[in-house]
Amino acid sequence: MKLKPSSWSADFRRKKMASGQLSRAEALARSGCRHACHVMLYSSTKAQLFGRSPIKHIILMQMRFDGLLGFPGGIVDPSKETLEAGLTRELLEELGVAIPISVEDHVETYYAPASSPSPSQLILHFYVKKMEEEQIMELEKAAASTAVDHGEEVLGMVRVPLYTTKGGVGLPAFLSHSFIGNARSQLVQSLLRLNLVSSWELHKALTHSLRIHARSVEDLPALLVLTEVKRKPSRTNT
Ligand SMILES: O=c1[nH]cnc2c1ncn2[C@@H]1O[C@H](COP(=O)(O)OP(=O)(O)O)[C@@H](O)[C@H]1O
Repeated sequence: MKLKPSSWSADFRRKKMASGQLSRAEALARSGCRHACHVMLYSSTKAQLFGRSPIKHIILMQMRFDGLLGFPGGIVDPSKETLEAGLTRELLEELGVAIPISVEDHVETYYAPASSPSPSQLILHFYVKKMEEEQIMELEKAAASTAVDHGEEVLGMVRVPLYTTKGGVGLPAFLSHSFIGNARSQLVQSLLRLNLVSSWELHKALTHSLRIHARSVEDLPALLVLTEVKRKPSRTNT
């Protein structure tokens, strides 16, 4: 059945609502919500891994204080500043450089997944900004030297490996780590949207990352037992 434009847009809005997605304007009109803005900064590169495999793109993420991977950014209060001004301020704190972010860099807005710890409804705004490779390298230096959050809220910037090695690691292993909120889905959707990795390669990487994830937690029960033993008072002392 062919939908009329009006019912098509109603259908589109319904689907967006179901996926937790909403427009930037709709989000700003919601009262009683908190807002968080994060950005994927990336550049192309001619660098090669081990001098032979093209790295193609540099994408920056960060190891957060809570041990989870996420994008730079943070909470913004739209009653005090625009979302983009707030994001630029957060970037200064986390990266040591005020990278101007504009409305044109905005990609998507969603309700935070239900699992996110949040006292009130949290709305996540996601941005993507392409930079020059030299600028990315300057950022990495500043993030480890002048950024006020370094070593506290941010433990370090990381680059996302976009290749899969012959041994099946690289992107699959990266995707098997733990991410904050919907950061993994923001990453995967950006790779697809910007065509940085083909959907076929991504599908393979995600399939493999599931296996890596299962294997990477196999030693946890044994480690738990090890610490249980250490906690018990030694029999020879009693
Ligand atoms: O990269 C991300 N993508 C999506 N959501 C994120 C990301 N990083 C953090 N969040 C969500 O946004 C909330 C606030 O973010 P963040 O911890 O960066 O802000 P803050 O430093 O201002 O406290 C987090 O509790 C988390 O739910």
